[in-house]
Amino acid sequence: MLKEAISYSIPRCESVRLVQVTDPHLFADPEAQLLGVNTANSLNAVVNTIEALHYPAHMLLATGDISQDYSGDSYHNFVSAIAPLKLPCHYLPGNHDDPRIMNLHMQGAEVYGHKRILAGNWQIIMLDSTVTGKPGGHMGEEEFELIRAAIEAEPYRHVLLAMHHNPVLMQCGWLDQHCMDNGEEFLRRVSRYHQIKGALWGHVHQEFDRDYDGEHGNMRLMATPSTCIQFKPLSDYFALDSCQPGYRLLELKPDGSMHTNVYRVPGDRFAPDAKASGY
Ligand SMILES: Nc1ncnc2c1ncn2[C@@H]1O[C@@H]2COP(=O)(O)O[C@H]2[C@H]1O
Ligand SMILES: [Fe+2]
Repeated sequence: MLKEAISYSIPRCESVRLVQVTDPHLFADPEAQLLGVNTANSLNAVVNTIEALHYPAHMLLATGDISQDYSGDSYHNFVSAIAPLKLPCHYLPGNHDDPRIMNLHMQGAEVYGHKRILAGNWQIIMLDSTVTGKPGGHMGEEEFELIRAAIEAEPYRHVLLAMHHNPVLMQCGWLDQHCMDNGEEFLRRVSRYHQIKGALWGHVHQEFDRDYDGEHGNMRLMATPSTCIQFKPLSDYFALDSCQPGYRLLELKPDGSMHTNVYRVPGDRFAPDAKASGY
């Protein structure tokens, strides 16, 4: 059965403005590092950069890999880290999250695990692409059914799909083995709905922005840098990039179009271990 949506009172004639942060890979220990980067510090730097922009966002989307150690405290640390933004936060799980621990510990006055968000002329659907015990993803029938029922319930809203795994290959051999394994099927099936205008994910720790030519015109496909380490684009073997931690801003316009850009922390403070071969 379709669960209730969370609803924002944004007029249909106004844009919906989102901030996406993804893959913070936090630990219980705020001093802990992932391949030479203190992930608590890099998330704080991202939060400071967002704050400095004064972007009038309505909400924050956190698209998985919140934790690197499956601890309850890693989630508490995330909720504390984003508090300065004073934005409602909507989250979904990544392959490094345990959804049960995540749901228990992602607690705060405005922290939500809803699957559907109604805002302005849009419906945002928060999908679970994770497979227990595996780094790669899969879009299950339950999620396709959620998409179908959500669109049937709100047929006059444009739709943005949010998830963790990439339905298209990134041309990074080592990383593409962990993609959404039915990505082609996913794109084929979702592009049948004229309401769906875009899909947004994390997981690949790099920027991506392409149009997918679907049955009803273009659907925007977007991936966003991690708030910690970055993977080198187009690398067959595991390699890190020196790009700084980042995030994405999106403006979902009432006519179904969107304006979006990736931004990064200024400077070169966050330098991962160049010799790292994985984690
Ligand atoms: N050297 C490696 N080769 C293959 N997979 C890796 C390697 N290092 C890490 N991974 C996994 O690949 C995943 C890609 O992004 P994640 O943040 O999900 O976490 C990563 C690890 O689970
Ligand atoms: Fe990740």
